[in-house]
Amino acid sequence: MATRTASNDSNMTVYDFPVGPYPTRVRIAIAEKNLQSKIHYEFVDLYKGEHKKTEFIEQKNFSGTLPVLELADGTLIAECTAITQYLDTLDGAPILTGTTPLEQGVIHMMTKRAEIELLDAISVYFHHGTPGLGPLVEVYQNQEWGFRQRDKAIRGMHYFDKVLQQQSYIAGEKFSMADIAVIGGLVFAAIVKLEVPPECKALLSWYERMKMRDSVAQQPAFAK
Ligand SMILES: N[C@@H](CCC(=O)N[C@@H](CS(=O)(=O)O)C(=O)NCC(=O)O)C(=O)O
Repeated sequence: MATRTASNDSNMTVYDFPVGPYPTRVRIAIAEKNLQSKIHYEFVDLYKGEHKKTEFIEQKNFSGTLPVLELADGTLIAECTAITQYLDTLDGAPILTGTTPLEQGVIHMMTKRAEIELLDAISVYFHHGTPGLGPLVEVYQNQEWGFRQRDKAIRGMHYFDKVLQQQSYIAGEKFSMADIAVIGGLVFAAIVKLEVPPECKALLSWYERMKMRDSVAQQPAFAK
């Protein structure tokens, strides 16, 4: 298979919901890699359930979630971590996913931990412990499960606060895909009005620093 170069992918499409926490992760990665000019964003209306329609499931993403990256040759890549990994290595100069095996392993672990302990937990709370995307989309809800995941996410916030008491970024001393995943988690926390505990001073300070990055500040989720 021909190796892909950035020029081969001049017209990539991202199926997107601009203010969504997960789409914001990929939007930040695109901005960090200066790929905005190569990306067309295609809006998919989550509140109308467009991502759950048979056509989207069959033709774009079996999981029925956003974002999805579509390459010029029609290849579809879903899952924020996978999309970020692809985009990061596109120009042969990864800055988000690690440049050594050690960095790659630690960044992958901390990104997955950000999903398990924070972002995905808040997502479950949103869909099960709140009205979520509305009755058209939320065809099954389990409030108890939602509340348990909310409590798990708060424990996750304390965990990442402890991590950031010892280091400047989520996976060490460099900004990475793991930071972007925790940013996604705190974007979702704001949506569901889940306050970061005030005693999580290191996490709150880190978040203020992250929101000052151009790649973050320019995102619709952070529009004033
Ligand atoms: N594991 C997936 C999760 C993606 C996901 O849940 N995306 C949200 C988009 S947003 O809520 O962040 O805007 C979604 O499609 N939710 C719709 C649904 O779950 O019905 C990933 O990492 O991409």
